[in-house]
Amino acid sequence: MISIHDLSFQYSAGNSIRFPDFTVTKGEHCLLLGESGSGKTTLLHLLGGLLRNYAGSVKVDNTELAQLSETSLDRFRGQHIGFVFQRNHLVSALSVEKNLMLAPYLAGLKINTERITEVLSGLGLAEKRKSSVTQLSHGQAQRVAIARAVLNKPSIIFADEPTSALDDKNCDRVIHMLMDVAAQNQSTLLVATHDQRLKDKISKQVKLSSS
Ligand SMILES: Nc1ncnc2c1ncn2[C@@H]1O[C@H](COP(=O)(O)OP(=O)(O)OP(=O)(O)O)[C@@H](O)[C@H]1O
Repeated sequence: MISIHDLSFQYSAGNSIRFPDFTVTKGEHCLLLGESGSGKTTLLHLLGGLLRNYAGSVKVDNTELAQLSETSLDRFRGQHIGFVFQRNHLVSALSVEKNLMLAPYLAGLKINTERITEVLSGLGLAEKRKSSVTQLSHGQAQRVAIARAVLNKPSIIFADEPTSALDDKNCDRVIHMLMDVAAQNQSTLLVATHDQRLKDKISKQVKLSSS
């Protein structure tokens, strides 16, 4: 469950960004809409604890993030949250499999190779397991990023513009994969986008306004 109340954030250089109050309940899927510059990425980074020093309240699974120490926050993020970033942030020196192993490693969890097999097969990537991530197409790389985000069965998945660089067919595949893997693990899913193609895919929507 995600809940924000009276939230605002100011980069050291820049105006304060204010966010509307909203709640996303456990297992719910939600689109975070808004024009470029409205603060979608900023909000996901606040919700994931990647940005701190906010004013107001950000609660994830009933924990006020500001109350966690840096170390507890890192662990909390690794164990509860899966991120699919705007650029996929795969480590180009590593294979697909090793990129996936980073998820449990960074969260301090045991590496479970059967879980890696399960997730790769579910996303149609079994044959790419040993490939270098530099040899993947855009759509495949985005699926590897999804695989890495869901590997630890996080209670929450944040996806930042997961489809905007994809063609219509891959856009459709990627959003349905995200929704399917979220549903399998009863994960809450929050997708930030200005991709109009997603508007009819998820009915719950929160709109950020540009200031
Ligand atoms: N590191 C930063 N330092 C200062 N200002 C920033 C920084 N990152 C973002 N901003 C500003 O904060 C505002 C919100 O940016 P943000 O990236 O969250 O928007 P967005 O809705 O995700 O945009 P886009 O859809 O283009 O990715 C913008 O005015 C941006 O210029």
